[in-house]
Amino acid sequence: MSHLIVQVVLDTPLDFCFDYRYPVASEDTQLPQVGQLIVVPFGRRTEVGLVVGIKNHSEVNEKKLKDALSLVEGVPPLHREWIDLCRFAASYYQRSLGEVALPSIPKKIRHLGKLALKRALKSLDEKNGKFLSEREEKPQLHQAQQNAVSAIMHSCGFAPYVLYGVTGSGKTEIYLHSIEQVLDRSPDAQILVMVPEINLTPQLETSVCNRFPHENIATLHSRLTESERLKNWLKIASGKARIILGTRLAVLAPAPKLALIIVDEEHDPSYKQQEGLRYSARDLAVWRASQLKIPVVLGSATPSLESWQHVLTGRYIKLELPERAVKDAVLPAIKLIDTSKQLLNKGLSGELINAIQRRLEKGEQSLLFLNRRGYAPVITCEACGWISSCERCTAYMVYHKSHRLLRCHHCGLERPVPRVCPDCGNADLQALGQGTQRVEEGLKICFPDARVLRIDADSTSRKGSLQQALFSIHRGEVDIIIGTQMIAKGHDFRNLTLVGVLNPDTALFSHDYRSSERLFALLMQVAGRAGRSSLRVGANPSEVLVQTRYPMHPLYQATLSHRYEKYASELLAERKNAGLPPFGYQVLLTAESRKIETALAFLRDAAADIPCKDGIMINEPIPMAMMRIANMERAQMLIESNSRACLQHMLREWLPQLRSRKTGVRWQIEVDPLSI
Ligand SMILES: Nc1ncnc2c1ncn2[C@@H]1O[C@H](COP(=O)(O)OP(=O)(O)OP(=O)(O)O)[C@@H](O)[C@H]1O
Ligand SMILES: [Zn+2]
Repeated sequence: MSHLIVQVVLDTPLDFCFDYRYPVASEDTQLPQVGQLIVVPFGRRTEVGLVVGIKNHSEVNEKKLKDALSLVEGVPPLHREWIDLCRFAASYYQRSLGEVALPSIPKKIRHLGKLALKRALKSLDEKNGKFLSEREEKPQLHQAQQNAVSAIMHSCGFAPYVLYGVTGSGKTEIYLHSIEQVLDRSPDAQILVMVPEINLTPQLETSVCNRFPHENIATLHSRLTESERLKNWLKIASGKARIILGTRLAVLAPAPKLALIIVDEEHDPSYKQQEGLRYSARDLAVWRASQLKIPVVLGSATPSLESWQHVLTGRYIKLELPERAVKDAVLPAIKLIDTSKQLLNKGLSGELINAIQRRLEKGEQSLLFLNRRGYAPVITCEACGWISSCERCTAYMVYHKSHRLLRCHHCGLERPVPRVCPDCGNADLQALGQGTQRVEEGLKICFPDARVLRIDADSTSRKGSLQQALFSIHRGEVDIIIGTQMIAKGHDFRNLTLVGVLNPDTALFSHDYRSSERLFALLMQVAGRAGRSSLRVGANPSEVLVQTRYPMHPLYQATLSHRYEKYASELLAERKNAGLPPFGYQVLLTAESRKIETALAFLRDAAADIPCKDGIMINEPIPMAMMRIANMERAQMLIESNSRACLQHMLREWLPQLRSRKTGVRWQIEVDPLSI
């Protein structure tokens, strides 16, 4: 009996492939192929690995070589480009290939759920066939939309587009038309469409399913059940799914025939994975498009400064939609309400209350945006100054009135609300500030006849509940919506003419240099929920009221005129002066330990190890802004360079040393960190 050697990567941090013997018993033995999944013994377990190479001889001592057990049947070999994508992501984000490739494969396959696999394989041809809502007319594209679609369709090879369209300008329609044309043009082409948040997938799914009822469509996001994930992933890997919709993790979908990639709301921070492999799905999408020589469309009303800078230098092509798509729909007027000079009633200014009242009279909807869930951010004792801090984090515990609980939103710790002050026994504890639950309560008192709906992580924790809530808004069963950023982005509410923004000021004073870019984008997004249909006779003109204590702040002044471009150039000028991204490149090393001194000392030692310091700036290690979470104290060290290659080179030399350090400190490296 002869044998081959298969080179297999496994889900371990060890960055090499393992050689296994693959017995070839007879001529009929099925030979392994690169990209196939294979079952191998690893230590005392059996594991599923990915075959990345096949050869005749191994350098490993013959006696140490083990036999591979079997190929995973039914899963098509994953194609080389996909392996190269994983390889690139691994090398760029400093992980092993196995740590990138294997976790992206459904658990049911990796755990050898044979029955599940068999069942899933049977339904690969399943077409969408379901209509998720009333079918809508396909609108006639406006000139600007036509130009955009035509540019995308006429591109040749790799073509990165920034679809810069104000909110409500009909970007979705451009996606749908481009998808349609690509599908018509090539009988086996696949298209990947990504959205930043899971709660936006159903909306896009509805549009896509309605438009393409006879296509094979697969979604990929983290809330699928394992069986759904298995089925959808197989549909994608086998090339049967023509349209792939998903959140950031869909960028690693092993689609063999990708012909177009669309990244909606490309500026959104949710495209950055914040744990494990800390990748930017937007950046990987662009890399993938360039690898496959296909177009990629990055859509946004407020493109990220990274993408915008590429537009300015001509590396990316700008496709512009300057106006709203629906006839007579205009961007809402934005007004700043100075709350430093007035008393608020349940967190609401008189002007906002009047504006809501006018909406109620006309049967229109209002949306209030407050990015703090819970009842109140903190409770205090006015007698002695006690404050509800989390005992395990550098954070306050948030008051959740309905459960009579204090809850830490960082570590999850819960405590009953004390009846009296734990320090001085005073019985008069005060809830300070506003959370969504408290505003909801206030709204019900101010407008007893109105139908108020709160949407935040607490109100939508049950599967399907967010969907229900959104449907009831669309059906007009809600008058006033109060919600967190969950509700701020992407939704197309037709009867909404007022948006109120409550206390967005905290971001103005953040130590994170990206916070103004983020706040500006969020304000534009949430403002963009108002006035998306044509103005009806006698209806209120759409408006946005922002309650702030700092109305003169340049950021708010820029939002007044919806002037993204001007504000973007100001921010870019600042970034350039300071050598910050997109003009410089960064890597963040974070460390955590029971004691902050240990974490800081680890970072200092790590800094001393950095082998090649040319062109590299190493900042002093500092405690993180939120220093303690769940009793672990955290510190960070930022490393900068104006050359990406320089940083990458340094990391390759440095990380093996760092990994070999024996310390009790947990550490993480993050390339292109988004929040600092
Ligand atoms: N050519 C068109 N004619 C008429 N209506 C259109 C046209 N294109 C799009 N619309 C409608 O315009 C509305 C806004 O479109 P869409 O939701 O795609 O905007 P968007 O650019 O994605 O906005 P946002 O950035 O806020 O998500 C939708 O109700 C859509 O049906
Ligand atoms: Zn905590």
